[in-house]
Parts: sequence; structure tokens; C-alpha cells
Amino acid sequence: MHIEKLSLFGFKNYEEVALTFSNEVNCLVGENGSGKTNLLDAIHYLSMTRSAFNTIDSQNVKFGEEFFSIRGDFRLSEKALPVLCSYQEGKGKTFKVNKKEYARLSEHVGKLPVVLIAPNDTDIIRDGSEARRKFFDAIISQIDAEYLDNLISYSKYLKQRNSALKRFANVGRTDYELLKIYDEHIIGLSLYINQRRSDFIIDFEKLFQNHYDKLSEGNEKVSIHYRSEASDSDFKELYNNALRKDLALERTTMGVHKDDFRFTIEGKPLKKFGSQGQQKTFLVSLKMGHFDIIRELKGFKPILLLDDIFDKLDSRRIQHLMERVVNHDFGQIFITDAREERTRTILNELKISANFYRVNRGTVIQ
Ligand SMILES: Nc1ncnc2c1ncn2[C@@H]1O[C@H](COP(=O)(O)OP(=O)(O)OP(=O)(O)O)[C@@H](O)[C@H]1O
Repeated sequence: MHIEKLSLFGFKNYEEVALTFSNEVNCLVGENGSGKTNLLDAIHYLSMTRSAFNTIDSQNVKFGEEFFSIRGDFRLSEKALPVLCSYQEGKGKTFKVNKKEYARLSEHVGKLPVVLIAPNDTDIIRDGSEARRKFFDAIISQIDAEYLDNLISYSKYLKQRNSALKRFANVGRTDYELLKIYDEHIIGLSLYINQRRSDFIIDFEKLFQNHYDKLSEGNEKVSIHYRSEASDSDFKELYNNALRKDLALERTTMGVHKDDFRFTIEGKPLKKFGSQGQQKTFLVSLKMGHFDIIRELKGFKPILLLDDIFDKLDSRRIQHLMERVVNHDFGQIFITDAREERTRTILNELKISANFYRVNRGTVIQ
């Protein structure tokens, strides 16, 4: 699958631009703030129906304009697929594929997948457990629709249980029968979520480690551990034991909504002991693992969007990364870099041919 053409009107810092891409490597080069990432974001919009960086559509309309439109001509197994996403102040967003509008935007998500690796993705490593749960939950949900259903139900019951706990504190009386009903639902769902996360990480870690080893020449030992208070224990007992604390704090203090995925390097927490380059290598390997899963699931390769990927990586890791990206049959690739010479040198050394696009304040020279 690849995108052949992209046209923008009034999107972020672009008044009007139309580009034709290579179905292999495309490099977007130019100064900071020129609009390189905005082009990747436009492709992300066409895949995910929203921006990867600013989910408020109105803020993605060019300052002073009233609407934006993003058109992409995709090709999926030889079939042409024109995709049009437009947004107008007051009217909202419409999304059309082959001129046909979707009833719900969610119908489109997953049809033309992209994997984006961007600098602020290091949140997955540096932030609290929520960022990691979100990352893995999104991947598992792509593979297993039942998992997504269970997650949605779990968060619904959790919300209800938390408001009940608040209500009990306000009225000074606890309805134990009601709590029992919530707990039964929550425990059933937790068992599924817990087991699925645990099984998934065992498989995913192998994909991930394979990428990390290749990028780092196998010199560093990294791992991902799924951590759940509830693993190997009786959920019912855990909920009973936590009840006094839950009533005192007026919220559910224990459960799979607190799970974490521990990232380590040489057995130590990556966040504290990993260098910036090692953290970036870890992140890239996580995303490449995600790429593998989508490719397996869909039977075709997602588009790979690499935003400022070279920063913080040493030249050997960059070389291994690029070799992998090109030889490990990744499909269409977009790379942004503020340092054109660096990208040109890397690609020349590896004899990789690419299309270059010089971006300058919302204009692009191909
Ligand atoms: N709604 C908008 N209207 C006009 N300009 C916008 C809008 N949203 C963002 N911008 C502009 O887009 C520019 C940022 O573009 P982008 O993030 O693509 O830069 P970049 O080339 O990737 O830079 P860097 O090399 O620093 O990553 C900023 O100048 C910002 O002001």
C-alpha cells in the first residue's frame, strides 16, 4: 500500500500544495518549523482520520482560513483509492473514500495503516503507566476485537464503581450489594484483559528484541515485563482486601487500570538508566514490532513515517536502522530531517535512492 499523491488546501502552514511521491523512500528536508512534520501529519490524517499531534481539528486550519482539505491518492493492491478529508469551521469534518462518505469515521481507521515514529513518542518511555497501557492496548485491540470490547466495558463499570464510592461517602452509607454486582462484572473482564496482555507481551517481546538486537548489534539486553498487581492472584480476594482503602479514598485503587509494562535495559529501568540513544532505539524497536503486527494482520505493509528519527542515534545505529528499513521489506517510507546533508550522506553510503522534497515555510520544491 502506498500514497502516490498528496494535495493540501489551508492545512496548518500550507496554503496550497500538491506532491507526487515515490513508493519507496521520500525525504522531507528543510529548516525547523518549515512544515516537514505537517506533511507527515496530513498523511496521518488520511489514515487515522485525525492529527497525530493536535486532535483539535479547528487548530489545524491555516491561521486566518476557514477550512482545510487533505486529498491523498492511495494504491492498495493495484487498486486506486482516492481519500478526501475536509474540515470546515461550524460544519465539522467529512471523510470520503472513492467519493463515498463514511457514516462513522471509525469505519475508516485501520484500512490504510501508517506507523509513525515521532520525537514526542518517547512519552511511552518517560511518562507514567497510562502512556504504555495506551500504546499496548491500541495494538492488542487491533488484533482482538473482543479485547477492545472488554476494555470499553471495564472502563464503563470502573467509572460507575468510582461514582458509587463517591456517593457512599456523601450519604454516609455503603451499599455492599451494589459493589458486589460491580465487582463481579469487573473481575470477569479483568481476567480476560490480564490474560490477553500477558500472552501478548510474550509474543511481542520476541519481535521487539529482534529489532533492538539488530539496531544495537546485540550488545544490550532489553526486555518488557508486564506488571499487574492482579497477576497470579485471586481477583476477588484482591478487591475484598482493597475495599477499605477504596471506600476511604472514594475510588478503585486496584485493578487492571493500574497495570504497567516495565521496560528494562540490563535488568535496570530504562527510564532511569537508559541513555537518550538507547531510549530512542527502544522506541524505534517498539514501533517496528507494531509494524510487524500490522503487516501480518493486513497482509500488506503500512506506510512508515519517520519524524526526526536520526536525532540522538549514533551513526552505526542510523546505518543499521536504514539498512533494516530498506532491506527488511518495509514499504513506502517518509523521513524528515532538518539536516539535508546528513540524510543524503546516509542514503548515498547505503546506495539507497530516494525522492527529496525541500520544504520552506509552507512551500515544497520537489
Ligand atoms: N493552524 C496553523 N496555521 C498556520 N501555521 C501553523 C498551524 N499549525 C502549525 N503551524 C505552523 O507549522 C510550523 C511547524 O511545522 P512542522 O512541525 O511541520 O515543522 P518541521 O519542519 O517539522 O520542524 P522541525 O524541524 O522543528 O521538526 C510552525 O511554524 C507552526 O507555526
